[in-house]
Amino acid sequence: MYPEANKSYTYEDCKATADWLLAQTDVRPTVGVVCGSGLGGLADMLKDQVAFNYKDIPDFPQSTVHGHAGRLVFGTMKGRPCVCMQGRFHLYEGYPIQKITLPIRIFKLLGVETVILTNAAGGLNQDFKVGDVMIIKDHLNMPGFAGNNPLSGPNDERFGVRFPCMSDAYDRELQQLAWDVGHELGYGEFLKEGVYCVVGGPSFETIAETRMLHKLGADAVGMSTAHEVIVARHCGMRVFALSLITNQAVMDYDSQEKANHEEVLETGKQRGKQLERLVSTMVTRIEHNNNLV
Ligand SMILES: O=P(O)(O)O[C@@H]1C[C@H](O)[C@@H](CO)O1
Ligand code: HPA
Repeated sequence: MYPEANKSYTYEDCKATADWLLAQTDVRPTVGVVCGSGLGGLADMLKDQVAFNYKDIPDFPQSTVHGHAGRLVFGTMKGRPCVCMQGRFHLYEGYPIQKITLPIRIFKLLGVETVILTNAAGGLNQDFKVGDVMIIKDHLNMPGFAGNNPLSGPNDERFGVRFPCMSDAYDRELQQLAWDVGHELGYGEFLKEGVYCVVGGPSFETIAETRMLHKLGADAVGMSTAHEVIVARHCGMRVFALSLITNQAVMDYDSQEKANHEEVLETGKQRGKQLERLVSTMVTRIEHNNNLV
């Protein structure tokens, strides 16, 4: 399908990259963050940064999308050691799904226990507004239904089991923590929860497609995150994920709205600071070994 589709990234390949990174920083991250489109400001919050451009990291893909800086940043967030992907990879960039999710396995081998993912998404739920932040409670994996799952291919038990459970993919305690922190920060009005649906992109959805996804039970649609979540859960990390509703997915033939990446980035700019505060406050309450304080 893609030029590198047959290349597998073995445990040893991932370990070599993780060891290469660990040799160059004293930070031993227990929390890993993946920043969505236009949401890379979270990485800038890290103190005592050690940053790597993706192009300098062995075996790492390159960011090709505007709004994804392409840096892996180590540092501390209010004292907690973290690693942050300032820019993620998407299927539509032409990478095989195993390469898109490679950094998640590297997180695991760096010592990460909890993964926090953010993304930009189109709102399908008619109660959602642009600028809402959706706590993801579950996902629909459209490429997965078509056989494009990041765990396809040989399974290495050192990462996880052949048939991992996904009914508990999104950690319920972390969802509750987000509600608690969100309310403390006064974000109750724009905090929502729902089901995220991943599609392949890069074309935005047709009206018939958005209607179908809505009927299937999706509250928001995007082009990432679910693949990373599957890989993180496979190797036993705890997962929390948020969608910023950057646009309303068009569901009406009379609508003049047209989805576009500029609007996605603009909404990220407007809500970015609050999203950063929400995530960074959550991070201060996640203790080593996955406990909450
Ligand atoms: O990386 P995320 O999922 O935040 O990026 C979304 C999906 C597309 O890459 C892009 C569309 O504007 O934003
Ligand atoms: O409307 C959308 N559809 C798919 N992906 C997206 N990412 C941001 N907005 C959207």
